[in-house]
Amino acid sequence: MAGSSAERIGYLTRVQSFSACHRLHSVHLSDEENKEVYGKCNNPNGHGHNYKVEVTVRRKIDGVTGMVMNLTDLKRCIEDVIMTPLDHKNLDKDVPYFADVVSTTENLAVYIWDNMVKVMPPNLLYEIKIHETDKNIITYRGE
Ligand SMILES: Nc1nc2c(c(=O)[nH]1)N=C([C@H](O)[C@H](O)COP(=O)(O)OP(=O)(O)OP(=O)(O)O)CN2
Ligand SMILES: [Zn+2]
Repeated sequence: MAGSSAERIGYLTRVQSFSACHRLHSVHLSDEENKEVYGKCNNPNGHGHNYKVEVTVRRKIDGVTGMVMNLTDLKRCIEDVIMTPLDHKNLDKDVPYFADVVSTTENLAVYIWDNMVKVMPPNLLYEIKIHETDKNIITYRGE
């Protein structure tokens, strides 16, 4: 029936904060090139961020449960994909993925997306948005 909840698409977002440190350094660049490209963010001592991640799922609002996705399940996915591997970690040293992938916020969004789709039903994840600082925000939709 037109206008019934079965035909309505909802976007459900859960926000999660975590803290981590990193250094911007590409294995594909020389030390000089790294300094030039990444500037202060290439400092070997690294630096930290209080990241804020918005995980958005998109689906028909279920006519029976009234949900896009049960938040209990979404929270579990976020715990497994974001908090356990990333919170209070050195991204470059503690997360194997970033051993040879530079830990920009863009690549962090890709990392989260790729791992989130593994623990969610197909075609449910819509967007990963990361606030690296109040002013630096990246959005990734799996494209
Ligand atoms: N395209 C990207 N550029 C940069 C990234 C990134 O992930 N993607 N990251 C950094 C640094 O890691 C760092 O996060 C930038 O910090 P900073 O410039 O200090 O942050 P702000 O812009 O919020 O601070 P301002 O003082 O206002 O400059 C660099 N580039
Ligand atoms: Zn940084």
